[in-house]
Amino acid sequence: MKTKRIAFLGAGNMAEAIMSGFIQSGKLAAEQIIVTNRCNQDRLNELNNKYGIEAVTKENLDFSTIDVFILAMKPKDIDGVLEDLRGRITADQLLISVLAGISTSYMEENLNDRQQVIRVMPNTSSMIQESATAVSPGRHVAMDQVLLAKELMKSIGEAYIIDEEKMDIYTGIAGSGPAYFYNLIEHIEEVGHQAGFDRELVREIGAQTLYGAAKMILEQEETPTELRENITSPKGTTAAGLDALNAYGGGMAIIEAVKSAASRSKELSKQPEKELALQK
Ligand SMILES: NC(=O)C1=CN([C@@H]2O[C@H](COP(=O)(O)OP(=O)(O)OC[C@H]3O[C@@H](n4cnc5c(N)ncnc54)[C@H](O)[C@@H]3O)[C@@H](O)[C@H]2O)C=CC1
Ligand SMILES: O=C(O)[C@@H]1CCC=N1
Repeated sequence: MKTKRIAFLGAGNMAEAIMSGFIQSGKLAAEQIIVTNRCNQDRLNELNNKYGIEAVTKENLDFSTIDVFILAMKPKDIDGVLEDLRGRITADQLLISVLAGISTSYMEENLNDRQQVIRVMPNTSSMIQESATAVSPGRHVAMDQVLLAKELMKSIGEAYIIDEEKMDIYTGIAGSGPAYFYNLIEHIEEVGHQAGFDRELVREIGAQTLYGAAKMILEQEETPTELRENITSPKGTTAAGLDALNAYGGGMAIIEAVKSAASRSKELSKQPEKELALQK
């Protein structure tokens, strides 16, 4: 990994989250990373100043020097990027795409024969090396490239190799997932603030509670059900809270949130051209 040269095509939030995770993990040096966008020079300067990586507009990238391209633009911009890449890269250069809803077969069909393409789904916690990232290899990827992609993704958190058919539900669970928990804390903050707490303090209390619960699940042997039951004394405060949560559809709301995000991901992958046209 220490010898690879990695180029991000796209210089937005997700590219920054991943590159900052790469660098902070110490597994990649800033000199190995180059980031491009279409034309926003201010953004490129910002990333160059912040991380010491090379940052150039896409016209100034020498494709032949790159081992791994990380596609990190919006799904609507994929066609232009595939056109840029087709004919300019070789089969031994690996493409890793973070784009929601764009399948490996869609990319393979629009690239050179037997191009090595891997689809990943990280989340924004990449920035602090706490992502839960799925990795799904396309049809033509060699095992050493799968392992490289997994290793790269492990530098920004946990990485799981999954079948691509599960990528939509995975996106609903872990790609979009942090947003559900942020939204939960927004509500906790609101109720705590209304009851007289300082906003920042109750935000921290909510986050620490969520962090502690997540850590319990990861580090203790009990299942979430057992952990929940351990806190719930008969007719106690937790039972009252959980009754209200269920009465207001808490559990169902989460199930529906995951399913809706997954179905949006599926729509994007089924009709990329129509969706792309709608978003332009
Ligand atoms: N935000 C999130 O939590 C997650 C996002 N994703 C995926 O990450 C991708 C990027 O999302 P964001 O970073 O939020 O978007 P963003 O809008 O912040 O950044 C997109 C970047 O792509 C650049 N770009 C567009 N066309 C380009 C081209 N032809 N060549 C080079 N650069 C080009 C833009 O200039 C911009 O810098 C999306 O496809 C999304 O589905 C995946 C997992 C999680
Ligand atoms: O909302 C989105 O499209 C992206 C994909 C996964 C998380 N955020």
